[in-house]
Amino acid sequence: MALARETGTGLFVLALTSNPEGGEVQHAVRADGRSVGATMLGHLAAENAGEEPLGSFGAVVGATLGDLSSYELDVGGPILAPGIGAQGATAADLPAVFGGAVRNVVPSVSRGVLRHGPDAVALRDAAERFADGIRTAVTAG
Ligand SMILES: O=C(O)c1cc(=O)[nH]c(=O)n1[C@@H]1O[C@H](COP(=O)(O)O)[C@@H](O)[C@H]1O
Repeated sequence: MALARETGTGLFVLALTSNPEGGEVQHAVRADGRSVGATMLGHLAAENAGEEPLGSFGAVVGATLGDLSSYELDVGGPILAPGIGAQGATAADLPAVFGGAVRNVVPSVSRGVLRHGPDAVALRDAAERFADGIRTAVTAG
């Protein structure tokens, strides 16, 4: 983090990953009663404090995770959200998973697009469909 600050860059920290096995570590409760994932999110919020509109320290939080309302997801930085497409999450899941923090979500889709290749037009169309679906989901309501 010090290097990122010195060089004017940023980083993403794995907080609540999209893979089902991640919960074993990330939902583990520390001696202070907070989970590992919540602790990571708390550190990121502290690092981003005072930065407008967003700080440069982001969290990775899976779009597959369902109800995350017990977590404070608004860390004042971007939230990289893998899990849409091949892992089963959809664009429509984003508002329910991320709540008010959905405005800071950067959804990622890899295989969901790539499986339409190698035809370049089909790849582009698939990417546009995902982008449209995500735009609609995060701007609705
Ligand atoms: O690379 C990651 O940080 C990552 C974190 C996470 O929680 N879940 C996750 O799927 N990833 C990566 O994100 C990409 C997701 O790919 P798709 O599932 O094909 O969209 C893969 O490269 C994964 O390794």
